[in-house]
Parts: sequence; structure tokens; C-alpha cells
Amino acid sequence: MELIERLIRDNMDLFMSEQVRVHVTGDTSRRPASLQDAAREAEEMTRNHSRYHFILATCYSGRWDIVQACRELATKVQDNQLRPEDIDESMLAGHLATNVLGEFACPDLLIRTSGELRLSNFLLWQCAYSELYFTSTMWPDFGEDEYIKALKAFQSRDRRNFMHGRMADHGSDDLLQAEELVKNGLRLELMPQHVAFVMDGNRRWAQARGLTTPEGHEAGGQALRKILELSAAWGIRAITAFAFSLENFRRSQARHTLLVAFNFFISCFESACMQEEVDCVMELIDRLLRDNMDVFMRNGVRVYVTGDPSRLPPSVQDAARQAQEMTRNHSRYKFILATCYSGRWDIVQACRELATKVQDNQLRPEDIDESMLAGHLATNVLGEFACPDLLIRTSGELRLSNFLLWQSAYSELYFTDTLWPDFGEDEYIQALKAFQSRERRFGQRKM
Ligand SMILES: CC(C)=CCC/C(C)=C/CC/C(C)=C/COP(=O)(O)OP(=O)(O)O
Repeated sequence: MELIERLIRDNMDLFMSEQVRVHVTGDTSRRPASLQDAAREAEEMTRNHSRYHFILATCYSGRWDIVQACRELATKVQDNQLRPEDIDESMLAGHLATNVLGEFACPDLLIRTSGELRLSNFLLWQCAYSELYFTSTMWPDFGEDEYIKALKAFQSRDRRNFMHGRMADHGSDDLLQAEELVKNGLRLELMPQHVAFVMDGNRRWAQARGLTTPEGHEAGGQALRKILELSAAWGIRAITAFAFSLENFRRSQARHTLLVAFNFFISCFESACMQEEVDCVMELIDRLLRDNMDVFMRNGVRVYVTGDPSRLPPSVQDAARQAQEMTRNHSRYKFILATCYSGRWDIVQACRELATKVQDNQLRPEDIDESMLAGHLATNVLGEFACPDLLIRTSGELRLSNFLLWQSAYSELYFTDTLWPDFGEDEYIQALKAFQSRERRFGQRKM
């Protein structure tokens, strides 16, 4: 705290000469009075600066930020200034700490030094599409050269969405699983309980083989089946797979609007291709739920389908209902298929539900806290395993792409260039080994 206070006071000359506007964010109740004074002074003295903004996040966490926003919105509902159903992504974003940055509220690039591969509860909502850069360099050594390297890495990334701006509780199969794991060089007591997958790369896999996109998705479906079987064999308790995002859906709709407005040949062609891909993925999801019923039954998998149901075709809604109903007594492990899902959508749903409770006088805004908000997220069905221990993204991109934002606060991240249809047993073992070699701290730093 003393260091932070000095950091603010000793850099005042820099803030003044470089026209930096300073914001200090985080839970003010946790700050010592002298730090509070330094923060207020710096904010006041730099309030007319506009060259660039500097947010110092102290006693901050991404979840705290979201809970604050949700409380503020719930208070507005209580005061009849707002209806719960009017809460949307931009409204929620407008109440986050980074709102002071206006159009630059979400980091384009998030750099983490010293070798850990996780977000550690920093800017969760805001990182939906941030490019992530991890380096083993320790922070005091992070200088000009390394910064340039990070920026070059950033510039080389393909930013498709730039415009959007514990220990295992194993059952009776323990011995068999332990043997299987040891055979693969894995340790039973260090297995992740919940693994989340961003199954990216089906299209590129197909293109590389001269196949059609539906054939790529088909191969992706087979890869998922294999992962579901392996996860059961290895005693993993929960899998969440990202099969289609709300943004993927919106992308195709945006093109469609363009098509209607301009009747423009190229967009007509692109829109048709996109719609074809949406239909193809929806058909795959329908089949994936129906054709994997044997895997679900044999392995005691309880299935959940999450995401915006209004976007799902009736046949997929029907397949989802059936899979959920038929597996509802299973408890060996849980599988969430996230389709037409996004992390921000999930948080907004939770916030709306809480605001409705406030409206119905069942809750006071100030009672909203992290565990209450988490209890209204899609992953709440996983109980104690709601947050992924390990999040795997295939096909080379280094970002979360709006998947499980709240839940990934302390997830270990694993990125691989392998395209999803090629992600098989060997690569899964490699990811699990990487996970087992990580030191997890959940913010509890060794002093
Ligand atoms: C087996 C199976 C059912 C597969 C479904 C295939 C499919 C469409 C997966 C999409 C996964 C996803 C939402 C990736 C995010 O990348 P993005 O492209 O949405 O985000 P980005 O532009 O930030 O990379």
C-alpha cells in the first residue's frame, strides 16, 4: 500500500508533463486513508488531461467490478429508473470501472509477466476479446525491448473480433483411473475437475485438406466425442465446450442486414455462406446431442445446454431438452454444451435475475455479492466445479473470445496451434501435464 501511494506521488511530475489522466480504481474501503488521499489528489490534478489515461487498479478484482455494476443497476431498478429486462451488455459495461476510458474500455492487449498463464481475476468482462501475451520475464525486467516484443506479437495477431470492440473427489473407479493416468504420466491427485474447451479450427482444418466446412465441423464433432470419452475415463468431473458464440450468430445477422439494405452481390454471397455455416453448426449440434446419447448413458454424463435459447432452432431446442431430461439422474460427470453463448450474455442474465429480485423486494442491491452473482450464472449447475481449472483453446488464437469470462478468473490457460479436429488423446495429455506443472495460487501470493 505504501509503495502504491509512493508510485502515485512520485510519478506526479510524469503525469503532469505527459498529460496523463489518472484514475485509481478498486474497493476504496480497503485502502488506507493516506493512499485514498494520494489517489484523490492525482485524479483531481489530472482531470483535464486527455493525452492518455492511466488506470491504477488496486484492491481490485474483475468479479468485484462486475458485482459493483450489478448493484448499481439493481439500485436503479429499485428506484424505478430501470426495468430488469432493459439491462443489456452496454448498460452493464457502462457501470464498470473502465467506463472512464470510453471507447477504449476493453484492453486490446493484456500482458502478464513472470510466467503464469491466467488472468488472476483482472478485468474479466473487459478481456472478452483482448489478445493475451504471456512472458516469463519478471516485472522489474520488463523494459523497452520486451514491451516492443509484446507489441510486435500483438500486431502479428489476426484480430477477427476487433470490431466488437482442489483436490479430486473420485468415486469407486479410482484405481482403474489412477492406473490409466499413471500410464500417461499424469497424477490423479492433480487432475483438473473442470476443463473448458474453445473448439476452434474446424474450418481451417477442412480448408487445409480441400474439404468442405461441414466436413470440418463433422470432424470437430468426432473430436468432441473422443474428448468426452477420455474425460470420463480420467475422472474429470465437468466439461464445458464452446460450440458457437452469440457473436458468431450476430456476425451472420449483421451481414444479412447489409444484404437487405444494399442488395450488394459480394455481401449476398458472404451472407449466404455465413447462414449456411450457422445452419451447418446448428445441425451438427442437433446431431451431436442425439448421436452421443450412448456416450452420455455409458459414462453417466449429465448434459446441460446453455446459451440464448431464443437463437436455437426448434429441433436443437428439442434435442437439448431430450438430452437434459434423459441424463438428469446422472452424476458421474457433467457436460455443458455452450451454444449461442457468450460470457457477457451470461453475466447480463445473472444481473437481470438479481435486479428482478430487487424489484420484487426479495433482495436489497447492497446484498448482491460475488457468490450470489455466481449462483445465477450458467455454470452454477456444476456446483463446486463451476469454474474451469483448465481452459484449452485450439488453433492458435490467444484470447478468450467471450467465453466463461467470470468463471475464468483463476483458470489456467492452455493455447495450442493444433486445430480442433486434430486435438486428440496425445494433445489432451500434453495439456493436462502442462496444467499439472502449474503452481496455482488463487491470488493468495506467497509473501
Ligand atoms: C464440435 C463442434 C460442435 C464445434 C462447433 C464449431 C464452432 C463453430 C466452434 C466455435 C468455437 C468458438 C466460439 C470459438 C471462438 O472463436 P471466434 O471465431 O468466435 O472468436 P474470435 O473471432 O475472437 O477468434
